[in-house]
Amino acid sequence: MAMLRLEQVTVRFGGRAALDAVDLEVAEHETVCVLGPSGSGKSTLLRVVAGLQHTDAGRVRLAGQDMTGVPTHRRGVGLMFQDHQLFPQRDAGANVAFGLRMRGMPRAERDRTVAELLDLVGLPGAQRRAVAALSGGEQQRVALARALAPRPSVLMLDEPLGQLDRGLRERLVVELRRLFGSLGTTVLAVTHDQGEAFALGDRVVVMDQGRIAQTGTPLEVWRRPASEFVARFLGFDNVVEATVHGAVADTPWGKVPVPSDTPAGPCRLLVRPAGVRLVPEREGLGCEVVARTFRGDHVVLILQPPGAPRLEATCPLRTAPESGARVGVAFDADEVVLLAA
Ligand SMILES: Nc1ncnc2c1ncn2[C@@H]1O[C@H](COP(=O)(O)OP(=O)(O)OP(=O)(O)O)[C@@H](O)[C@H]1O
Repeated sequence: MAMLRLEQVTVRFGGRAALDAVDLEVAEHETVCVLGPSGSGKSTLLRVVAGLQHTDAGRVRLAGQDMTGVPTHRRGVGLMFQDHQLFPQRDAGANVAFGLRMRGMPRAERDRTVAELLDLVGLPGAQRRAVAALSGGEQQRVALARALAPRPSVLMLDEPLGQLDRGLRERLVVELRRLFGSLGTTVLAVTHDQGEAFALGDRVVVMDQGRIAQTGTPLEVWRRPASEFVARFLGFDNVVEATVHGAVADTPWGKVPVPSDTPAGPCRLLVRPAGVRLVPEREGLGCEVVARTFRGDHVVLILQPPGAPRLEATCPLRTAPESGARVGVAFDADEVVLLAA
């Protein structure tokens, strides 16, 4: 059964739809990450589920129950916002205990729960530490412990790791995944960072102007972006007009092999950079290397073919040609994706 279900949810501000007839299901124990550019409606979606935003149409169900008219504090959802909104004058323990005290949990049980939660988020014994004296990552963990304390049926995270530096974010994503897995928490998270969404989510939802542009596992979305919008949002720029005949497509880059089930006719094609293979100049499409960016274990090349759009390719550091070099390019059908109009 879906733990959370949105049915045709629409929210308008002025004339514009911030959410436009959105349908979405999150299964029990599932982590779904909503991804999209600024203004695509991600935060509005969370606010609707939390009961902080009025809807113009549609409904939200939690564990099958229609939430229309149910106030935030009776929905059983946990919220953790971007700026984590801790009480700065209280210690870590009092912050975590906040929701438990509101529910009238007896003191001894509260103390035990707070200790367990601080253990869980990797801050054992931090009850008496002043919030203001904690690092950004530690504050994030306290905020997470506080959101988990009332055992919400759905935990919602808005840019949970937004403010933190990259190394810490990567570590925390791994910890969060393990934590949600072991607790069996149902999670709806919002982020504009695709790396975070792909690392954290069992499923990702890509939003575009209040609508869901694609939903799938991280692998499905990464391997097969459904549209040019999703492809470009994920940073794939090798997109061209093409006409498919059988197993090849005519493109400004010449003939490009396509997967065997590709329907014939005009379309837009994406060639993922991994499918742009370097070969000796005479054996492929001749290109000049116009830029070369070091990315740790590989290099990203920007290639300029004569009279056609630039191509992005990746290659191992050891074999990467220099800027200005001339190379040939061949394409792999496995990395070619037909995009919806
Ligand atoms: N209270 C409001 N009044 C008017 N317009 C609003 C309000 N809240 C959001 N909007 C508009 O609705 C659209 C969606 O906003 P939302 O905050 O949901 O986007 P977002 O994807 O979360 O963006 P960001 O990544 O920048 O936080 C935007 O065009 C925004 O300007």
